[in-house]
Amino acid sequence: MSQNPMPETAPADTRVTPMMAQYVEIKTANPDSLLFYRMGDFYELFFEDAEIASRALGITLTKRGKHLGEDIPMCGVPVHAADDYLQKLIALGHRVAVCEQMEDPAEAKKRGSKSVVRRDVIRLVTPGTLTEERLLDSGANNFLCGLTRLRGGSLTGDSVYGLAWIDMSTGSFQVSESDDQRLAADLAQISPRELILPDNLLQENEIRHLAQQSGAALSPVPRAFFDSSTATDRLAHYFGVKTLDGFGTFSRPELSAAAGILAYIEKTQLGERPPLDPPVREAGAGRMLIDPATRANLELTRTLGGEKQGSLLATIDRTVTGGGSRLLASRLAGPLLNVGEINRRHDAVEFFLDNEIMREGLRQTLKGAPDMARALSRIALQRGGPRDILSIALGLEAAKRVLDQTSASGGAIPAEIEAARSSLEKAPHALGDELSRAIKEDPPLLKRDGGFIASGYDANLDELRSLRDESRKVIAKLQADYAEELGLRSLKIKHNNVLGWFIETPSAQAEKLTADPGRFIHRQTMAGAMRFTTTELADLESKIASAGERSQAIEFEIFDRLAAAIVASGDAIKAAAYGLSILDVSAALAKLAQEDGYVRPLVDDSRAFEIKAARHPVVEQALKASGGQSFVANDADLGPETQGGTGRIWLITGPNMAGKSTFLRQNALIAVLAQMGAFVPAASAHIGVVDRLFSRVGAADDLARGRSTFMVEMVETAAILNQAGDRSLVILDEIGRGTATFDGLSIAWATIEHLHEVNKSRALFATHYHELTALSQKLDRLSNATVLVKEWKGDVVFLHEIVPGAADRSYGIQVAKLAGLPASVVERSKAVLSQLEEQDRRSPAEALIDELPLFAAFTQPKAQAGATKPQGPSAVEEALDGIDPDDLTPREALDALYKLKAARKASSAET
Ligand SMILES: Nc1ncnc2c1ncn2[C@@H]1O[C@H](COP(=O)(O)OP(=O)(O)OP(=O)(O)O)[C@@H](O)[C@H]1O
Repeated sequence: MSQNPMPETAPADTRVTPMMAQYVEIKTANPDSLLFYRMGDFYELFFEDAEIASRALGITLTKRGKHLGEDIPMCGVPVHAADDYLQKLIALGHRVAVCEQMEDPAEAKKRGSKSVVRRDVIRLVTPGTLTEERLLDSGANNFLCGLTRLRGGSLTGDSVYGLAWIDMSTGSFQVSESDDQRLAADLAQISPRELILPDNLLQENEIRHLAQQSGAALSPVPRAFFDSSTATDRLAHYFGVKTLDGFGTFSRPELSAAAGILAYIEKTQLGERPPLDPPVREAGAGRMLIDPATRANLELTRTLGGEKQGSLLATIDRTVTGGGSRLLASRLAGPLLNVGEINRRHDAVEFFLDNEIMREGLRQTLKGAPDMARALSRIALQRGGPRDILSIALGLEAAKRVLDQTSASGGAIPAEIEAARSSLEKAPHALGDELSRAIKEDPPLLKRDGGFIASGYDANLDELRSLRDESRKVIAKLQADYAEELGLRSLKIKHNNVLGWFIETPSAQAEKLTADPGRFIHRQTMAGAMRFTTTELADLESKIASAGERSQAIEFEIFDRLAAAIVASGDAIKAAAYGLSILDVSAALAKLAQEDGYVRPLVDDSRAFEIKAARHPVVEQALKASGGQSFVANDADLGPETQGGTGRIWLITGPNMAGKSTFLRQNALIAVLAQMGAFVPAASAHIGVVDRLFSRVGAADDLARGRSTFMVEMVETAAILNQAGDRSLVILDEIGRGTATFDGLSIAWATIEHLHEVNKSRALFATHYHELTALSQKLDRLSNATVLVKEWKGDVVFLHEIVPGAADRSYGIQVAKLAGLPASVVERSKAVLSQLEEQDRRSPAEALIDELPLFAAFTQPKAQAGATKPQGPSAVEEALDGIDPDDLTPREALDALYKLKAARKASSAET
C-alpha cells in the first residue's frame, strides 16, 4: 500500500500511534462489523478484520508497523473497487462499517505534524440494508426482517410473534403476527436477507434453528430495540405523525417488531432516514400457508440444490422489469385465499391474453423502463447520483407511454389494470418533463464528476460553460502566438493537476524563454523539457478555474433541487413504479399463458380439485428444451362427489420412474399458480381455495439438528397430520420408505387412515406398498390410481399415464437394470424377488384388511370425549380464568397452584 498518500507513517516503536489509537476507538464502537478504514485511495482493514477479509476476498495480507510491540496484520481494497469487495463480504454474511476521512489531510497537518485526519463511520453496510444497484439482485426483494415474541396472557404460555419486514431499496414496509405453528412458514414466505431479533430470543434452540433455516444473516440486538411500551411513539416519531391511526390498527407484537426494525435502521444508517411507506398489515391469514419443507420440496423459488434455474419461478418468469420480477416472486411466495382478489388478478391476465398487440407494445416500453423504486430510495438516502435522476425521468416517461398504450379501445378495463393506470395518471409528470430536460443523456455515475446537466436547461450554467470553452480557444490562440513570436513550433501550453496551465518547451530550445525571466517565469525543469508560466496565462487560468468552480456549484445546486423535488413526490413515484410492476406481471403471465398453453382456472370457495389434462410446468419445459418426448398430460379429481362434502384421497402406485412424483408435484404447483393469480398448465382447472399446502416429497437428512432422514420424514409427516384440515391439499410421496418394510407399511397405512378420517383433506399419496391399495375397500373417499407402463421384451416402457386402478408390480429390478446395475446383481435380485413373492402369496399382507378394525382409533376417542365433556367451563377452567399471572406474587402463585390441584381432584372424584 505504498501508493498511499497519507500523512501518517508506519510507527517503528511499541507506542500506540495516534492513528492506531483512533482506529482502536472506532473499531471498539463497531465490534460486530469489519471496519473499512479510509486511508487516501484505500480502505484498510487491520488486525483480525484484515485476516478475515484477506481470506474472504483472496487479497494479500501484509503488515503495517507494530501495535503494542506486535505486528499489525493489514489488507486493503482500493476505494474505486470497494463496491465489488463489499458485495462479496455481504454475500458471505459479514457486516461492514465504512469509516471515511472527514477532512482534507492538509487540514489535519495544519494542527501539527503528528495530528490525525478526523475520521468517522458514515455507514454500516449489512445484508438487509443495501440500496446500491450493484449490490442488489434486480429481480429479488431484499428484505430486512424483525422478529419479536410477546408472551400471551394465558397460563398455557402460548406466545405471539411480531414480524416486520422492510425492503429498504424500495421502501416497502409490512407487519404481521405469527404463532408457534406458522412462524416457520411465515419466515419462509418473507425469505429475509437479514433477520434481526432480540439476543435472548436467538439463544433459544428452536428459534435459533428457525432463524438459521430461513437462510438470513442473523443480527441479534438488545431487547430494548423491541420494547413494546414505547413502540407506538417511536413509529409515530419516525413517520412524523402524532398518531398511527391513519395507518390502520396494529397489534402489540406488530408494533414491537416494527419499532425494533426502525431502531436498527436508524442505527445502521446513522440517523439518515430512508423513505419508508407506512407499515401495512399483512394479514397472514389471507395467504396460503406453505411451510418451509413444502416450499423447498416444491422448488417454488429455488431448486433443492439452491439454484434459481429449474425452479417454478424461473420457469414462469416472463417479466421484463426488475420491479415486475420482484412482484412476481412475492406473489408466488404468498398465494391468496380470497376468491375475489384471485379473480381480479385472473381478469388482468385474461385481458392481456385477449389484447396481444397492446400487451406486446406495453412490454416493449417496459423493457426500457428503469427501476424507479430503487433509484428513488437511493436519492432519498443521499446516495443517489445523476443516473438515478435520469432513471426517474425515463421511468416517468415510460409511465406516460404506458398510459397511452393501455387505454382501451372499446371493451372495459379490468379493475387491477385500471388501478395501475390510475397510479400512472397521478404520477408527477410535470416533474418528469423537467428532469428529462435537466439531465444529459448519458450522465456520469457520481454527482461529484459534474457535467450531467443538459445544455439549454440553465442559462447561467450555459454561459459559464461557453466561457470555459471560449477560454480553451483563447489558450490555443495564446500557444500559437507564443510559438510564432518565439519561433518555437514545439512550444505547447499544457495542463496538469499540480501546476495547472503551463508553457512547455524542449530544454534545448528554452533559452529564448529563460532569457526573459520577467515575462517567462520558470516553474519546473524536467528531463528534456522546461516549464514556464506568464502573468497572461495565470490570469486566464484563474478565469477558467473560477468558471469551472461556479459551474460545478450551479450543477450541484440544480441536483439538490431536483433531488428534493423527487423526494417530495416520492409517494406518487413509488405508486407509479408499483403500477408498472403490476402491468408487467399481468402481461408476463398472459404471455406465458399464450406461449405455453395455460388456461384460466376457476377458483371458488368449494372443495373442488378437478384438473383436466394437467402438466408439470418445469418438467414440461425441460422436456421441450431437450427436444425429447413430449409431456403426457394427466387428470386429477380430488373434489367431493357431493357439494359440501370433503375431499378425496388418491393412492397412486406404479413402477419406479413412471412419473408418480411428477404427478403429485404438478397438482400442488397448479394450486399455487391458480391462487397467486396466474393461469395454469392444464386444459381446465376447478379449484376450491386451498388454505394450507403440505408436501412431503423426497427426503434430506438434517444432520445439523441430529436428525436422520427417517426422523426428518416423520417430523414432517407429524406436522401434516397435526395441522392439515378439510381445506388443505396434502401431497405425500413414499411415506415410510426409510425404515424396515413392515414398519414403513404400517406407518403409511395408519397415516392414510388418519388423513381420511381426521384431517379430511384433499390428498395425493404415492407409494410402493401395493398392500395399501386394499384400503380403498374400507375408506369410501380413497381411490386407487396407477401409472401405465408397457412391458416389452423384458424391459419397461414408461407411458406416464395415470389411470384408475392399482399396480401389481414396481418393476424396480427393470429400472435398476436400466440404471446399469451389473447383470449378475440383476439376475440374483430376480431370484430373490420370486422367492419373496412366493412367500407373500401364502400369507398376503392384504389379509390384514379384514383383520384390523380400521377406524377404532379415530372414532372411539371422539365418542368418549363427546360423552364426558361437561357443559360450560369446568371448575379447573374457571379457576384458571380467574388468575392473572402478572398480578401474582410468588406466594400467591403457589397458593393458586394448590387450589387448581384441589379443584382437579374434586372434578375427577365426581366423574
Ligand atoms: N407425465 C409425464 N410425461 C412425460 N415424462 C414424464 C412424465 N412424468 C414423469 N416424466 C419423466 O419421468 C421421470 C421420472 O418421474 P418421477 O420422478 O415422477 O417418477 P416416480 O414414479 O416418482 O419414480 P420413483 O418411484 O422412482 O421415485 C421424470 O424425470 C420425467 O422426466
